[in-house]
Amino acid sequence: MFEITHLSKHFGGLEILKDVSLQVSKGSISALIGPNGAGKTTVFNCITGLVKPNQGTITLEGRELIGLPSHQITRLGVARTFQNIRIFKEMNLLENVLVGMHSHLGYSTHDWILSSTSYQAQEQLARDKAYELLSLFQLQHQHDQTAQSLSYGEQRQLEFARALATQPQLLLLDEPVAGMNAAEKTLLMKEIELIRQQGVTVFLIEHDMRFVMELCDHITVLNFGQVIAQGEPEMIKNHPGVIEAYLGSVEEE
Ligand SMILES: Nc1ncnc2c1ncn2[C@@H]1O[C@H](COP(=O)(O)OP(=O)(O)OP(=O)(O)O)[C@@H](O)[C@H]1O
Repeated sequence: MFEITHLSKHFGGLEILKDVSLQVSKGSISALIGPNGAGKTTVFNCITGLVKPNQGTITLEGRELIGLPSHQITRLGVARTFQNIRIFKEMNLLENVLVGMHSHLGYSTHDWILSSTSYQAQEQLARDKAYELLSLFQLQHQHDQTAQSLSYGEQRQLEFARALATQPQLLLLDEPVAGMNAAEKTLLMKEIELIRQQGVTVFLIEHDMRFVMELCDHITVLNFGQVIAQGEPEMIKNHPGVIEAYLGSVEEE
């Protein structure tokens, strides 16, 4: 359903991605892993239109995404979260999720100005849906608190709720467990499973290997901008090239 072929990206003279090809099956939880600086976030930035690749194709259900502006890629069904949480800290939780929903509301500016029945009905539906999304992450009771009052783990969950508000087919999570404690990680694993059960395909970048191996169906490994292995967790765990890439990066550090 989601496919990248022959993706390349140069920054100046540096070749950051070299002929990257990968597939993410519909309904799967897949991971993109690799040592620091391997190019993982650059892949996500290419998918979401933040970075324009030099070569290659990126298709969702056969539709080419390269060249489209980010908001259109969101409308086509791709949502993401970032390594550094991006939420509106001064806004309350419900408002944060409603922002994510904005691109799908079906009322016109005319409706909005006149505060028409159509506008009011859509707004009520959106609020109900936002509340439902907060409930998925057990945040519904704090819906009227500002986002900055949440713990770090909860802020991440709010970011997930907002990403889901755009009704994605494909949800990209960039290091979702960064900064989470063990209990929060376990909870997040269950929540990602729930997200998948709602029909959303999940593609995540993560350094926490235990989390990746336990949760994911399929893993692609990048090293120095190239795919060095792809397959099921058990195969990846024992892949000599992957072991070497990780041991190499540990030795360097
Ligand atoms: N806009 C840019 N201009 C120049 N170089 C960049 C740019 N964005 C990323 N890079 C370089 O590309 C390489 C890959 O970066 P990227 O963030 O994609 O790696 P990563 O695998 O996500 O790393 P990490 O796991 O540490 O987050 C790095 O060497 C980085 O410095």
